[in-house]
Amino acid sequence: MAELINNANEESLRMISAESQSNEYISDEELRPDTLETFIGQPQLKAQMKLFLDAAQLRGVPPDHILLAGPPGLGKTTLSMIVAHELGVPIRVTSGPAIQHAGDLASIVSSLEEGEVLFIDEIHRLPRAAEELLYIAMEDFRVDVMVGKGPGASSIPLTLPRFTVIGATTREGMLPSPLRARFGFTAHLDYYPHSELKKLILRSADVLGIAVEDAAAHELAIRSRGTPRVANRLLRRVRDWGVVHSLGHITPEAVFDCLELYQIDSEGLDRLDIAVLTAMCKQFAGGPVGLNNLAAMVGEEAETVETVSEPYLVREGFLARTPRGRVATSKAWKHLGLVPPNDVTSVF
Ligand SMILES: Nc1ncnc2c1ncn2[C@@H]1O[C@H](COP(=O)(O)OP(=O)(O)OP(=O)(O)O)[C@@H](O)[C@H]1O
Repeated sequence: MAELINNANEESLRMISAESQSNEYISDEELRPDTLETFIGQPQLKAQMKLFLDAAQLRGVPPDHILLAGPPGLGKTTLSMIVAHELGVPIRVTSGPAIQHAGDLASIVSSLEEGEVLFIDEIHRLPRAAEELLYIAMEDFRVDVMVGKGPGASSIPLTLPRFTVIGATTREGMLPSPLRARFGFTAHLDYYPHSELKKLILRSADVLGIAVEDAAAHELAIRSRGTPRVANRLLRRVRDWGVVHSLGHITPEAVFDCLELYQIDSEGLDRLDIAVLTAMCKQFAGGPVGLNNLAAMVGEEAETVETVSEPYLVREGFLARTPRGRVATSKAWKHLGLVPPNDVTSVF
């Protein structure tokens, strides 16, 4: 019997160490699902997207432009790749910050093929002149190419093939309304429930060749901040833990120990979240406090606090946004092991 168990242990040990070594170079790209069917969660959005793509295919035309809005890491890039894959067309990828001049965008759109998907990540960060060029390109499938310089310069209209822009943004409110109006379909990605993150973790574990206990996948899911990218990152870290500790498979205990080392707590809050809550409660007596003051206190960019930390803290009820600024809730005080002032308990 003992021999049998030993053999079984050796077998599973080989499975995690050898397979994880052979799969060492599986990148995040390879973890992306490439069809709507294998894209986990977001059922409403998937149903809308399916209808939208099926209709375009039945009509035999490229679909309208698509805007994907939502916090980082929820699958906007993945979805845009899926759209191109489902349509069987190539995809060109760029981003708002990568385009410095309108000319950069002009040369991209003028080299697109009929039906091609142009994915523009962080579209809210396009320079103004590029935005204006994009309105025309999206609506009239035309760019005006400037020839010559100074008073003798003239513009020659260049007709473009029909293509589909997919814009992704974490800050939909920053998009000028004329640009927003050019998108025929806007999809909002939501944080994922634990049950879906668990499925995602088990799927990624399969691709990476890691044996993960069901209960361990659940523990990882509840610490993943509702975000697939975080779930995949935590999975890779517990894989390291498994390899270093020669584990045959990932157990809940391995998840607890590994994530404690990485300072990720039982609610999935990381170092930055805890720094934000601590600053709010200790330095600002619970608030209200403005974003810039808060960011300066934790030594981060205001945008990072606003787009990475804050949405999750608000959603989980640790922080509230009021017209006077951010306020720590009684849940935040309790989570830090502090006693909330009376007025916080009564309001939140
Ligand atoms: N619904 C999903 N099912 C399975 N895997 C997913 C899903 N959504 C995202 N992922 C995985 O999570 C990772 C992050 O997703 P992605 O890069 O698409 O996010 P994003 O919203 O574009 O983020 P950002 O705004 O930061 O660019 C990807 O590696 C992908 O494998």
